Amino acid sequence: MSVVRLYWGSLGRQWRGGLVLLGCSVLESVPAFLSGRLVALAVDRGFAAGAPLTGVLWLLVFALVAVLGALGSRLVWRQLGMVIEPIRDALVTAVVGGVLRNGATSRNAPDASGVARITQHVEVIRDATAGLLVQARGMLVTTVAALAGLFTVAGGLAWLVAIPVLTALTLFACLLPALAARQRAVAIADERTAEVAGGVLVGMRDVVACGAEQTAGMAVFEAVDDQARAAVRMAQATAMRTLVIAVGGFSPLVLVLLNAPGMVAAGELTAGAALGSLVYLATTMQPALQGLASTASTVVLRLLVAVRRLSEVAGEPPAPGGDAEPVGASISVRGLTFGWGEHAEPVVRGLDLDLVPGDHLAVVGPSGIGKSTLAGLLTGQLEPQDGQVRLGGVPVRSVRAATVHRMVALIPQEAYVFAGTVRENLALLAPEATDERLYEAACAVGAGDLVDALGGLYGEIGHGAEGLSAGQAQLLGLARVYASRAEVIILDEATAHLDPAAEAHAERAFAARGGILVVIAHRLSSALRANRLLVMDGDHTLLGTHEGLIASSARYAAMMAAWKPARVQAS
Ligand SMILES: Nc1ncnc2c1ncn2[C@@H]1O[C@H](COP(=O)(O)OP(=O)(O)OP(=O)(O)O)[C@@H](O)[C@H]1O
Repeated sequence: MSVVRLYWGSLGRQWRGGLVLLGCSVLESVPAFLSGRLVALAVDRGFAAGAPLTGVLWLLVFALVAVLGALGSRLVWRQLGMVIEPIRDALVTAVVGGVLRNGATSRNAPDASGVARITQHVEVIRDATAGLLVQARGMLVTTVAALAGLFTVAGGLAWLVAIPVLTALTLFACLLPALAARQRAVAIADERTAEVAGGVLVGMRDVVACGAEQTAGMAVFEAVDDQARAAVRMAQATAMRTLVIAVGGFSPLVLVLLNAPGMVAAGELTAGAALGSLVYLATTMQPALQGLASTASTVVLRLLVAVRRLSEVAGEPPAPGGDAEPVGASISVRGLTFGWGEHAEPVVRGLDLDLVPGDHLAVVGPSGIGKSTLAGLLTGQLEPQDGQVRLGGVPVRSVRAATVHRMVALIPQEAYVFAGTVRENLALLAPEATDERLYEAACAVGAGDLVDALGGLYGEIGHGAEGLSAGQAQLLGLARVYASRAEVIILDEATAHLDPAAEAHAERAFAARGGILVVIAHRLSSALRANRLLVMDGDHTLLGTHEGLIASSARYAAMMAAWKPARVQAS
């Protein structure tokens, strides 16, 4: 969708209204055209000719003409709404409708902030177009009418005015691209600040729970600093623009003042014509040019920038994820390869793996070998360099993010517990769950006593999970996922802070819950409970069962042998 074409198209459809507007403009411009001439007549035929009454009469005509012009302005305003509102309606309908149809369907939820941004840009376009039709049109009509009037009153002086005015306008046009770029930078910086501040506000609970207040604050400060820098650069460009227009507006006045006395003395100009020229300059053209500098140009820039930003925002690609619908909760991995960086040694290399509901896979291997990386790949958070992960038969990264979140739960080592009731914490992934269901889930993973000790489901948890040990926080995290509808559960050392007995209890509970369970093992005992095993050891990734691998893999047998004495010692 081309917003520019859409804009010009809807503007073009208002041509009838535009013609009426032009008619009103002619009426509005009559005072500008006649002002100098009427003053010249008042002076030459009245005050300078010794007939002050005649002079006053001409000035009264001037007053009447001004009233006529005001009538024209009134008609312009009335006509304006009829031209502008249909353009706004057409833009909103086309752009927002397009975004909702094309973008939101592939997103987790309707992108309210995106629609809000778009309507905000449309409002700017509407206001700017209205501003242009009122101010730029008014300025143009006034300048042309005044110049034409000046040529009729004092043709000799008119060139002294026309040349600097046209030069200033040309210079101003040359400055416009730089001005537009800076105005655009301001718009982007504004949006960025709103986005960062909005994100922090919406995620305030998470920010506080994770103790990330300082990081979040820094992000907002940086955005505000960028915004301030963009505003300063814009102000510098605006000052330059004002200078150009001021020179273009004032130099004709100086030239006329310098030349008019000589021309009057030589009989080339009457005193009234000289005064009339000054009236054209001082009361019409110069204010019109100032208006161009202070408002009309800003309006043009705002319009250019808003149209461009609207094109960009409306054309933004949908958020990661797509529309694919998984069928069932199987996982199929083929030729999976991933390294942290283009030239880095792959952490996962050519992995093939199939998991179906009922599978309980333990992933073992030394620290830093790539187990968490594999979890990121299975959940679609990381994009493989080669190969594919399929969830329910479709590439996991093409599944709508909300669907992945519903189907797959990844529990990390650091449990996320926030200030609120125990219930709020447990129901995070299952807001519809009843109290009974949540309590059952807690009991199933071994967190029943903990919930009781915290005062039941409605007991309060303080900021930063105050008073909870790391193991207790992990138990609450486990209960939360147990209560959810997730069909694939990945425990990434999620029981590391539990004692071996509690860990065994939790793992067994998840294995009995159904679906796919992947345990990234903190202790090798997890391997003994799983029905399948993935041993990661750099180039040697092995898949099998405990018994099979003990027999076939010297490496796994050695790992087990090294672990068992340690276990015996510990016990
Ligand atoms: N975000 C990242 N950017 C760059 N390298 C990373 C990133 N995350 C992990 N790595 C690197 O990838 C390798 C595998 O890390 P990963 O966390 O997957 O290992 P792991 O087996 O889970 O380790 P552990 O058992 O200690 O948690 C490590 O060398 C690690 O430094």
